[in-house]
Amino acid sequence: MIPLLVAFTLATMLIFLFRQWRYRSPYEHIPGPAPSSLFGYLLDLYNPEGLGWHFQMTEKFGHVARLKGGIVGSDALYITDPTALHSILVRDHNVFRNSIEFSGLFGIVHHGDGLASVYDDEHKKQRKLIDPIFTPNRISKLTPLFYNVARQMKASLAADLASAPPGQEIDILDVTVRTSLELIAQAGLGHTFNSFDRDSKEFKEFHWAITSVLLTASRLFLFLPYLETWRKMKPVWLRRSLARLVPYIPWSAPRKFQEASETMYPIYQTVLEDKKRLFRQGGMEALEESATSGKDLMTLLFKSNWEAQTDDKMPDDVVIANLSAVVHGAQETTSGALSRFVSLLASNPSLQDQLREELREARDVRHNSTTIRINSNTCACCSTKLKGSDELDFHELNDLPFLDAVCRETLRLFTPVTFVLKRAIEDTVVPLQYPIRDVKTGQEMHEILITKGTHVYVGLAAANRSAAIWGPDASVFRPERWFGKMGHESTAENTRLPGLYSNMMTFLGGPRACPGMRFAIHEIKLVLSTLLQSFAFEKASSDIDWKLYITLTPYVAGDDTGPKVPVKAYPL
Ligand code: HEM
Repeated sequence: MIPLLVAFTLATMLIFLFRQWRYRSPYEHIPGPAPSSLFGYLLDLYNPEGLGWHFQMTEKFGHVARLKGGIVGSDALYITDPTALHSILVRDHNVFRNSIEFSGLFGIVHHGDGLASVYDDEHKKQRKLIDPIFTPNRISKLTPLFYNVARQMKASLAADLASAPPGQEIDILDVTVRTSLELIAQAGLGHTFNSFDRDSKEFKEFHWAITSVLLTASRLFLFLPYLETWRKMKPVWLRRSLARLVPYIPWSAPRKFQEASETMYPIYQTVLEDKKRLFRQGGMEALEESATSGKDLMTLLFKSNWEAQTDDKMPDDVVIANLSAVVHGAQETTSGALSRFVSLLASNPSLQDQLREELREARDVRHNSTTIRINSNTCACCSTKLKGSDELDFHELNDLPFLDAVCRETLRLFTPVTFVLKRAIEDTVVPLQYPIRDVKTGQEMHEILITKGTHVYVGLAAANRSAAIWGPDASVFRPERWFGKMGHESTAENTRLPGLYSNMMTFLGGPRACPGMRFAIHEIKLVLSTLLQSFAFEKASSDIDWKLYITLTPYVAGDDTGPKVPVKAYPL
């Protein structure tokens, strides 16, 4: 048996090496970085310390770069060219599919075929049910639920500061993680993790699972291409039996990954079962009378699915996979972004003062206003309490130009998702806005042929920092670039990127763009306005290293014990 296995392994390796030896890259004429090892670009691209590698790509090699596959794989492309991105994400989006690496990974994490693991018509069908729950009108109606959580956050931080000596550093990431998880729990699922209770077992377990699952997955990146085959493996009993062996593997990453993805699943099942039970007992009316008045995203999705034509309805496992996708999409990205905002503010007291002044003026305008709107108890559109309250409603928050500019500039310069991966399923010619030079002939190329099977890395952070697109100060934090301007008016030559948010790539673009963009922006503005009105922030002694896992994750420089963002906070 053993000699047979050895022979089989050797034969597989020989076939693989032969294929690699015969491999001729279709991209030899395209400039790109030399890989740091024989294993090609993968170790550089997924290097947690390698954010600079992504940032320098466009400036050093242009808006299309060749990534050499080395001895283990084929060459790939790294693209930030606006016209090429339009083709990849919008015009030819059916050709440039989400890679099987990520569809396999998310299929396992979400326990089913939700948005993150399906393509073409199935993806379109699911988005048709999901997009309507994220309209501005729906998001505005979540404002009272958001404030409910923001008030808990404020009370919890005030209590922590009251029991600590003045000037004591606190971990603001812990605050933003609890806030964004509780926000998506209450406003998304109509559920609570009691996230501000330090002893909450549910918070601890869920938080451990959601933060560990992608972190450990990024350590398994060499195995990602096989996860799609694994999750579709038949017969199912064989896959289940093999899965039972994972806890015995002498490597913690796959064990942790499995444990984390299995910890979250029962929560989603319970949420869905609760909604179904309520519906059976009292129909839609019962759902509308629940704690969230039926405004949470899960209830809206339940309704949208209930009202859909039979062929369009999502089965329960797909609803659960999408709940999981929404919670995942919302949690790491937004909590990291919020902690980035606070650390930026902590280093820049005048920015805090300017934002506080803008908030104060907006409150004064409200208090001095004699309109009927202000004399009524709640806002007719978003139900925010108006009379006697300092909490700005959805519209008031959206009308603050400086807060808006800071929000855009931070999400441009510090893009939480650094890149996304697509795979070409057909040969496709892609036009370029910025021509590149053939490294052999020196000729200018205005288009490139992307061949079937090529991995295409869409550089979201690199496109957001390209000097050709944003001007020579592209890498400088300058909120003023947005003053009085919309989307492409703030780029160097009115260049249009196919991004969903303000002409940037932060939330991607095209049919697979982030559906939760409005939720995220409203959350960021509301949480920041709450924090700024109650606390002043000061820089802590340590510096932060933002590490590149699937989303950017902050660590104190030289301390790998876990993600943290220390700042000093003072009650106002
Ligand atoms: C600052 C916060 C956020 C950022 C930067 C962000 C960014 C992104 C990006 C870049 C993608 C595309 C990923 C890919 O195709 O590989 C995406 C997809 C997605 N996001 Fe977000 N997101 C944020 C917040 C949210 C929130 C708050 C939600 C939900 C409430 C959400 C839900 C989703 C979902 C469900 C998808 C998958 C869409 C699909 O495949 O059709 N995201 N997000």
